[in-house]
Amino acid sequence: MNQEELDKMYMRRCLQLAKQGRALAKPNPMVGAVIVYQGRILGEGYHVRCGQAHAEVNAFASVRPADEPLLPQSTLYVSLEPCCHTGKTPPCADLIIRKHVKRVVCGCIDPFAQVHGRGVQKLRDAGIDVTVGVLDEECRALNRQFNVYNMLERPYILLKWAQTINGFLDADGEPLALSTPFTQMLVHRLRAQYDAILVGRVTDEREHPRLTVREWSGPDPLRLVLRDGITLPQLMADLHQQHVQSLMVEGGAKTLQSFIDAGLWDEIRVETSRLLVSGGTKAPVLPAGLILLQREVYDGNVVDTFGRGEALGICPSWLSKSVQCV
Ligand SMILES: NC(=O)C1=CN([C@@H]2O[C@H](COP(=O)(O)OP(=O)(O)OC[C@H]3O[C@@H](n4cnc5c(N)ncnc54)[C@H](OP(=O)(O)O)[C@@H]3O)[C@@H](O)[C@H]2O)C=CC1
Ligand SMILES: Nc1c(N[C@@H]2O[C@H](COP(=O)(O)O)[C@@H](O)[C@H]2O)[nH]c(=O)[nH]c1=O
Ligand SMILES: [Zn+2]
Repeated sequence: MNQEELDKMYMRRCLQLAKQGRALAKPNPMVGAVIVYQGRILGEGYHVRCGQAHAEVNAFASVRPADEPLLPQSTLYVSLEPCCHTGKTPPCADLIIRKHVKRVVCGCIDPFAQVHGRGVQKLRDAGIDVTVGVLDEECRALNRQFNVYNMLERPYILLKWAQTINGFLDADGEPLALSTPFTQMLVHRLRAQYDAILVGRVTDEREHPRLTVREWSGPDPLRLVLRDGITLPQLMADLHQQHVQSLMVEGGAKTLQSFIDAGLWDEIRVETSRLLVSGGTKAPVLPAGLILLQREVYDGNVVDTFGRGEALGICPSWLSKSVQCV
């Protein structure tokens, strides 16, 4: 393996570690770090919980005392640029400089305004060899909720619905169980990853949905109902102020369509069952310019995940380079 391939391999490990923080790191980003000396991993860490140690600190803490002298010839891999500001914990860049590591490889630049390139600069000023942008897209995509929230000052928005094969959300207003037990579990896993779930007033009155995480483990999202008297821009501002980083919109059609028409979405997930009905609430019309990110098939149900294509004019905020998108 050449150095470039090795860098990617260790960065993949950083991403794996970072994901361990999915439940508790919020509202901070998920970050993973690995320290490597000549093909041997000396230490690993991830950001476990907001307010506690950053990934780099945990990685250094896991190095055995006997390996400490190897740090000046080692490389620190970290999925996000090391911080250089004092937040709830001291700057990681200072710790890295004190530990005298030879090289630092960062996945992506931190979009957080107080860091945003300054962490890398500080390391370079101290004479450390810094490589930026290894698995850049994957590292930014991992923290897409955090990135959109901080860069666009609104929550990351997932629009999600289930439809019949002929494009209806219900059977003449009667709710339909379109998901299978397995895909229902996937929905609950997704719910656990969102801070809030929203439905329209009609769905709330007809279905009294619980919108909880019952088929997976994790916290229940904040339950929201959209009704007359609030506009979407107002809602976005309110949610940003309440530190809601991510919002899942589960329906119905009118509600989903109003988000699509306002361009307020980052990801769309459509589950299509083989069921056929004679009529009902028509599914929303997918926006133009989207790209199919993933197609999965479970028990005959097709689950499509779409993202924003460049053609939409608004950059796919979590995919593009840092704050230039705002
Ligand atoms: N298969 C699936 O995945 C799902 C199916 N459904 C089904 O969909 C059906 C309901 O869909 P639908 O009739 O379209 O109704 P909705 O559930 O989308 O509710 C519509 C209402 O929500 C409010 N609303 C929507 N958009 C806005 C906005 N931009 N600003 C302010 N208020 C807004 C309005 O309330 P107001 O009138 O108070 O102004 C509007 O009348 C149900 O039968 C339900 O079972 C629902 C969710 C998911
Ligand atoms: N019927 C249907 C969905 N319906 C959505 O789920 C809500 C019910 O949530 P809960 O009360 O927590 O089970 C309902 O109001 C609607 O928003 N979703 C899906 O993924 N697949 C389905 O087949
Ligand atoms: Zn830090």
